[in-house]
Amino acid sequence: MAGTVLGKRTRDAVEPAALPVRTGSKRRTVAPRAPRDQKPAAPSSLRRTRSTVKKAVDEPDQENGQNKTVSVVIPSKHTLRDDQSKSPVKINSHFPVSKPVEGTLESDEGIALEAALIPWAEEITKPIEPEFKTPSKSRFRDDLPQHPPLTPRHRVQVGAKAITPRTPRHADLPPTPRQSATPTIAHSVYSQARQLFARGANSGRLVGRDAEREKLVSFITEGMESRTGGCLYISGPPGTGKSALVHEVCADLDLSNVRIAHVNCASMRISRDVYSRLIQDFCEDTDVFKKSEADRLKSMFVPSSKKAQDLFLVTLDEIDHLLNGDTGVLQSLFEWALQSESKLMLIGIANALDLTDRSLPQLKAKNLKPRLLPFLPYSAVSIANVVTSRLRSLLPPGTEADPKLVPFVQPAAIQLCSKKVASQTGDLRKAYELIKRAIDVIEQETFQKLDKQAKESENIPILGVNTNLSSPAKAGSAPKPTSMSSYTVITAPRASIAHIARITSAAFGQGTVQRLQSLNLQQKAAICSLIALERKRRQLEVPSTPSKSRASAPTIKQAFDTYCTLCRNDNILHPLTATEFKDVLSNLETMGLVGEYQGRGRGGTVAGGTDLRRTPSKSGHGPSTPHKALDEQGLVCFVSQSEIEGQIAGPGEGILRRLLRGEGI
Ligand SMILES: Nc1ncnc2c1ncn2[C@@H]1O[C@H](COP(=O)(O)OP(=O)(O)OP(=O)(O)O)[C@@H](O)[C@H]1O
Repeated sequence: MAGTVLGKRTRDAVEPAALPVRTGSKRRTVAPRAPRDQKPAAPSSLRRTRSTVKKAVDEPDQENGQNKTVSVVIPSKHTLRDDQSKSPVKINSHFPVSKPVEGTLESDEGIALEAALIPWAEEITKPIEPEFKTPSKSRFRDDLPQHPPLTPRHRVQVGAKAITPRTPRHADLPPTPRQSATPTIAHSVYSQARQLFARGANSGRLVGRDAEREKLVSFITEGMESRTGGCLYISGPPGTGKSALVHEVCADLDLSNVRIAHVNCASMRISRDVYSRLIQDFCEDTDVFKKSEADRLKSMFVPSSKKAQDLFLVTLDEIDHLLNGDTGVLQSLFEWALQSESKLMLIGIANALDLTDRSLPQLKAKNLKPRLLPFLPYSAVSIANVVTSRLRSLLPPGTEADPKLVPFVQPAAIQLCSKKVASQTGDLRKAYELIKRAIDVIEQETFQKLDKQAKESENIPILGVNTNLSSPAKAGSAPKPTSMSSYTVITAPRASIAHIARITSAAFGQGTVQRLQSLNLQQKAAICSLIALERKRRQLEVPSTPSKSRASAPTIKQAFDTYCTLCRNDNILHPLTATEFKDVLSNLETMGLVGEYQGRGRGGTVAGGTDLRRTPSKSGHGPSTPHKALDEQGLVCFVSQSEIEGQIAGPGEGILRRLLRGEGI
């Protein structure tokens, strides 16, 4: 070390020609500590670490361009303790010396001097015993028992390995065995269906919204034909397809002679960022600094010269975000678009129907009226159509002909999901989320079923196998799938209404108990009579044929008759008419408390989506007796007796308990 006095380095002593040499640290570059008159060979007592040796070998000769061995001792921050002993910096920092010491510590003598002053140093600088010449362990560890532990200033590197592993710790561990119940879920037949409903998934073509599409197309084409601007304000609740339709229409039309910018205002920090964004999209860089942003945009969108030919289409999504700050930006853009000589076709999108009236009153004052295009929330039927068409898009070619074929989710389950969503928000994203969850659940269940089957087949005793062999397998019966890969889009088990009922009740934060609490007396009465009827039917069943019980679920007519009989018993409750009763059932169905029973068949036994409100003409169950078809539909109650018993306290409790007892049916 050229100049180290009590731990302070005198930088002027460093060889001026010497270039800075990188130490082992990435963080700093230090000048080599080689003394001016350092001899080429390092004293034998100084032990080099791997890093110092490397420096000594690799250092190029700056003068003649040849490599030469430069004896520069550069203690790395990761060098071991005997190297540290050479530098009093470290020692002094740990063991302060009260007396100033003159002289340098650049030689062995210097070290000896310091060693005399600091007893620790002597020990540290002792030549290493021959048996320790090639220590198998790091010297730092060897020092520990002899000296009080010193808190290292830097991370101490043991051996050549970094303390913090650069690769993940588990990289070299054996792979964690997957739980047998959920093996390789990521690559099952359900993956593609799940992806269809994932957030941000490519939506494909929009289903429906024909009237809105027409209006949007005519707004744009009229503007293109007349080469004049205009303003269209699209409103509607979230997830009703506003943004998706605008993007789809813009992609469909030939807008090659229109300059387009799509701006999502939610991503703008302040309102004026919209100006910057439009300038960035429409202006040449050379125009910068000539005018204010607003002036530049105005001169483009409302040009004074009639020769200006450029036509602009700007879509501003989520414009309500611009109302938090400077509303002048939105006001100006709407005004520019509504000028008679405007070249700006502006499409604003937000949720509130009256945003322009409420938040931009100056427009009204100036008699400037944007065109309005409201998007109503999706009805249950529209939601079901979208979901069904998405699922059917997965059908293999040749199988689409059957309109009733819907993979992965039963049509009745789609109906229930759609009704739930339509009754809450009408947000299609919510419906997607629920369907995606249902697909997850049925996939999980299928895996578990396969797993159970596999375990059972492993445990079949040999005798049992022989017994089975004695009865030949039914001719034509398809072999049971033994793994997920044996399922196809067509054969994969589908989510049922029971799955959707469970998922929706969890998603909408209402369990059965909460939903029962919110029912009125007649709704509870309908449930009580239905439970009583089901109980009665079970009691009358022949125990040996349990499968028939499901096949013979009570019909809507039977449920109504029972309800009337029970209500008329001692006139405990005035019964509803048949139509009113069906309305009650329809509401209960929307809440997931009752559902349609569709008979035994593929994919499950309990279904839903009775469409009880359907008018006879729309029922589509045969032209002659539509009423009869509806009345004969099977009905299933998803509420257990104990659940309803817990929720019938309060007004009408006595009536409901008597209905539930089912006396006289
Ligand atoms: N008719 C439809 N057919 C198919 N997919 C649709 C339809 N309507 C909406 N979607 C899909 O629903 C999702 C939400 O649509 P979009 O973003 O357009 O809703 P939005 O009304 O703009 O909602 P927000 O007001 O929250 O922005 C998108 O994935 C979109 O593809």
